[in-house]
Amino acid sequence: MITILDNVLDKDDLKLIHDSLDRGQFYDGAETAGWAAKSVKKNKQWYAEPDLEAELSNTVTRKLVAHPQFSTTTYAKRIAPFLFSESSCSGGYGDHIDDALMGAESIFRADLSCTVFLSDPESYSGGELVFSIGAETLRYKLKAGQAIIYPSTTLHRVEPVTEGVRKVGIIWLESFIRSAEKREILNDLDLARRNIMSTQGKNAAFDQISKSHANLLRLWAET
Ligand SMILES: O=C(O)CCC(=O)C(=O)O
Ligand SMILES: [Fe+2]
Repeated sequence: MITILDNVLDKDDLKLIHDSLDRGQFYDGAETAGWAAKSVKKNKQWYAEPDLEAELSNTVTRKLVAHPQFSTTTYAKRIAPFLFSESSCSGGYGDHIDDALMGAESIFRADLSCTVFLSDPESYSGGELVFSIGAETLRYKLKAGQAIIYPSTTLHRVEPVTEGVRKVGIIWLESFIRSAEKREILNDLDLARRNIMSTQGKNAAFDQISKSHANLLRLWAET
């Protein structure tokens, strides 16, 4: 399941983030790629003073986690720090699969990947995030401040940016629910009970679906 989150960041957040990014520098991104992805990673990665890196990562993480759809989409257990990257001058990131295990000191399983778009889509050409799912190809070029969450199991790429500059923030996370199918079932049940609550109020159907949702979560969560 691919989910788009609207309005993760507002205009003021974006201004603050771009100002912070200007206080660091973007370097060759191949360094942060696994051995196979290195050959196709043609973007640049942001580095700054450790305090600034941590502050910016925390700011964007707080915004993302506060989004009403985030927790019910991800069931996040562990969230990696944000990486910020820039693609320009025909840079992008060719077809690849994100690593299954990530982290240096504390290793976690990457179940979900998330890109937060930071640049106005009109300001650059190319740069679509493309997923190959069986015979289907899905292409996304989102507004600044929107985020997309996708299973890390998906083959994906970022098309070369032929004009302008594309900046994004990226995180990976481990979910309490490893299986994408199970996450989708939980997400559907949660949406259904919220729908009942807003249209009919708290009735017997709401209670039954809430019970199923909570008890499936209890059965499936890997703590
Ligand atoms: O820039 C993006 O939207 C995704 C980048 C990506 O796939 C990665 O860093 O693994
Ligand atoms: Fe990726």
